[in-house]
Amino acid sequence: MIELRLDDVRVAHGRVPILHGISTPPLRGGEVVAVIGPNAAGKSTLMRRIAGLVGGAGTVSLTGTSRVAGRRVPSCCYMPQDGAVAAALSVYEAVLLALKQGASWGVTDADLGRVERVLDDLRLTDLGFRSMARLSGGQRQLVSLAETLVREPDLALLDEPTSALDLSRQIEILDHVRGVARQRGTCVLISIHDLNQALRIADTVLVLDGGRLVALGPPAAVITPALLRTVYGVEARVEAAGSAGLHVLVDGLSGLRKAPGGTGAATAIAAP
Ligand SMILES: Nc1ncnc2c1ncn2[C@@H]1O[C@H](COP(=O)(O)OP(=O)(O)OP(=O)(O)O)[C@@H](O)[C@H]1O
Repeated sequence: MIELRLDDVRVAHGRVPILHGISTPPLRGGEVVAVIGPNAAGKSTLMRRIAGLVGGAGTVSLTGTSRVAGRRVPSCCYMPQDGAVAAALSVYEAVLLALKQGASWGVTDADLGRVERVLDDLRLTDLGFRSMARLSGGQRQLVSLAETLVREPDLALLDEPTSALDLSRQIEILDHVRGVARQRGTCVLISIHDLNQALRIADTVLVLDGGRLVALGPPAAVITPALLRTVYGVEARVEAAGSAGLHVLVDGLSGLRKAPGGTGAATAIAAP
């Protein structure tokens, strides 16, 4: 089984500390971890640090046996919040290029099959020959997700992968991502602002505030009125909503919210 573990992970930009020592128990393959927190809390920075795109102190360890045949070391792939668009390519070419990144340039029938499968899974097949320059924002985001999933990473770091999608597409895509985690044993980290979607799909919720880990655990134990008040400055209830499970019902702002990116966590909730 794939396991991701963080030990005292820190990032600073210049002299400004952004992440203040994030440690976690093992986060396991087959599960979805929702990374939540206010704007500028450090969610993207944490994902970029795990992906090795920014440096810093502490240890990120990704261990275990990949289920992908022939892969000796577990692989990691980061889907950025705002991916660059290769405007000259078609959707099909962009996804194929992502698959061949770092690999030999020979294209096999198996490669083409993988591209076709991921386009089909994300209902993008009809856009295959459309130029990347002629996509809507939501379509671009779906292609960016396809570019990540086609590589079949053991650890998928998805930075707000559904922020540009309509409600039904959000549900469809998040359910698909959870299915990928379950079927392939992928460890999935998703940063997400929609707390109701986090309650719906996550196995574990990791909360950042001011670059600090302030809570980590099952969604129902973490997303509570106390957390919403202290971390987001919002008065809300968390109630059962039929078969949909728990739901956040917002009453209003508490008036206690600090400025985005302000130093220090605004909460006394203890990290586990
Ligand atoms: N390259 C950089 N140089 C300096 N500061 C940076 C850099 N990248 C990010 N930061 C700062 O790090 C902090 C955390 O940013 P980050 O993008 O990780 O937040 P986030 O939680 O993903 O926010 P959002 O929800 O708004 O996307 C912010 O204060 C941001 O200004």
